[in-house]
Amino acid sequence: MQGIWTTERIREAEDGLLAVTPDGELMRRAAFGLATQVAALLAERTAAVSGRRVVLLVGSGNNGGDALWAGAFLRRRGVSVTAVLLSPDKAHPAGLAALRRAGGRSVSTADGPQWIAKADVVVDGIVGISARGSLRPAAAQLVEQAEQVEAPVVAVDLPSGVDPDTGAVDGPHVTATRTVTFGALKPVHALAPQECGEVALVDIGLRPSLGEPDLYRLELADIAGAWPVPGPEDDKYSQGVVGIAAGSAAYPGAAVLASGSAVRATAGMVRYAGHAADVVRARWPEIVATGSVTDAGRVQAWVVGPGIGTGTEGRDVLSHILGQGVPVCADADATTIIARSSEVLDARDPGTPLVLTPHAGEYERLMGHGPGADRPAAARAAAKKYDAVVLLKGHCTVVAAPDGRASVNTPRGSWLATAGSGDVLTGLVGSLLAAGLDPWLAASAAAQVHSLAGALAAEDVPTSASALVDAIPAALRLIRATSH
Ligand SMILES: NC(=O)C1=CN([C@@H]2O[C@H](COP(=O)(O)OP(=O)(O)OC[C@H]3O[C@@H](n4cnc5c(N)ncnc54)[C@H](OP(=O)(O)O)[C@@H]3O)[C@@H](O)[C@H]2O)[C@@H](O)CC1
Ligand SMILES: Nc1ncnc2c1ncn2[C@@H]1O[C@H](COP(=O)(O)OP(=O)(O)O)[C@@H](O)[C@H]1O
Ligand SMILES: [K+]
Repeated sequence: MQGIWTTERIREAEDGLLAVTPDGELMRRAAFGLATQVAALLAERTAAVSGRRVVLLVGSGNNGGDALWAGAFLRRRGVSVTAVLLSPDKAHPAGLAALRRAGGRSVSTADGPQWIAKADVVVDGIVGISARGSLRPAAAQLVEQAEQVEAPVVAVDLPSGVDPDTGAVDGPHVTATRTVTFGALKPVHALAPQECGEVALVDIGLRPSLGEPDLYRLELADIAGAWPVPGPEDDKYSQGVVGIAAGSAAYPGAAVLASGSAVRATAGMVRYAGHAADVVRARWPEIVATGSVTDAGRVQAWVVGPGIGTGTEGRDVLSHILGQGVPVCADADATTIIARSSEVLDARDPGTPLVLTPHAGEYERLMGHGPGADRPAAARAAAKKYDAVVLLKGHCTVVAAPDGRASVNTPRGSWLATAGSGDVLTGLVGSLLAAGLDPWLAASAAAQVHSLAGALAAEDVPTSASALVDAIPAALRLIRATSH
């Protein structure tokens, strides 16, 4: 798993390391890594490094210092380097001196545009982990110009104007081609993928000082390691039987999608209970389908909610399922039922895992307010309140456990924004719960496979929930192949 640390934790670790490292050493390590990445981008985009033109946008702090030192390193490789100083009096003195010694020039913001117009790469050293709010006007104008001339932008540590701890954007900001960060990933890198572009991590020796991460991102190897596949001793029951209570006679689609997703996810058995039994059976002959949850047979986990309605019948189905003493993934209408009358959770056996999968609207129903800008904090608060794993849907899906663990799923595009895609996700979560995975890991892995299936189904054009179901095996195949 990749670890992600908040800026407060990064700062603490940096302070400890700075105290035992020669003056300026950490910044030079960071800047050398940055210069290497800028040179690589120049080579990729222009087929050369020497003779190319780089413009540094330099703010008042150490982020600007990184840019200036990197400029000095790039000069040694024959790059023409111009630093636009946003606060000339506060520009990092040692960095500025190093750049000048190496033959780089510094100019005022008024002269910035003429250099940006000819830049092969622009380096955003405006602000780093001490950033608050969006870009101030002088910086915003220069960034806008860089966008207009379509110069690739390399962000130093993080794209300026984007909140380092939440990835939130509420005004002018940098959209980078590549972000070069130092020491460790920060929340912005997982939560604002569009603004960060490709993220490169430069090791500056910080990791041993960091301790446990604040957030995690699953790597493909984690998913491959956790995903159940049949072994020599397995049979259809041993891999976990998942029950699906979804859909209705009028709206069988949710039932077909959630059940199909569970069929594709693992080799375990799938039972269906509800008014769409005939349609489900016709589409998925391997499913044992029945009309009611009361005669569904034994399962190791339940999925309940998509399309069951929010009336008395839906509520009865949910109560019955919560009383079965097996893990439950409560989705869609089940979330709304819980939000309206949380007493329904009294039927839940204490200690039985529950996964809730709200989108922003359902979250608001559950919590009385929307998720806000800090999505990991929002998911953690709901996880605590409901003593459940909460998978907060959105462009970046966040999964939080009641014990505080949280993972972020960085999306592969926005292809999942299509009707019924949530039903597919819930089927994936359910089959992993039935296989006995830790519920936080189950939800985190399901979110990643879901978005990978989305990207494979889409192949760069809009896709559908049915195509997502069909792409699950390809997603799993890719994950297993990549991890061998
Ligand atoms: N410490 C280390 O060991 C290492 C640190 N490293 C590097 O240092 C970076 C952190 O540097 P830092 O703490 O000096 O602050 P930084 O982010 O440059 O901000 C400076 C000032 O900008 C201003 N400002 C704030 N918001 C703004 C906005 N929206 N728009 C415009 N300006 C804004 C505000 O000052 P103000 O103008 O308000 O006086 C703020 O104080 C880190 O990200 C990494 O790159 C690496 O070298 C590795 C080793
Ligand atoms: N813009 C987006 N980018 C990435 N993923 C998205 C986006 N919009 C929605 N999703 C994902 O698509 C799924 C939609 O689920 P949901 O809102 O329950 O829809 P439905 O009820 O139609 O199935 C969630 O997994 C969500 O995270
Ligand atoms: K920056």
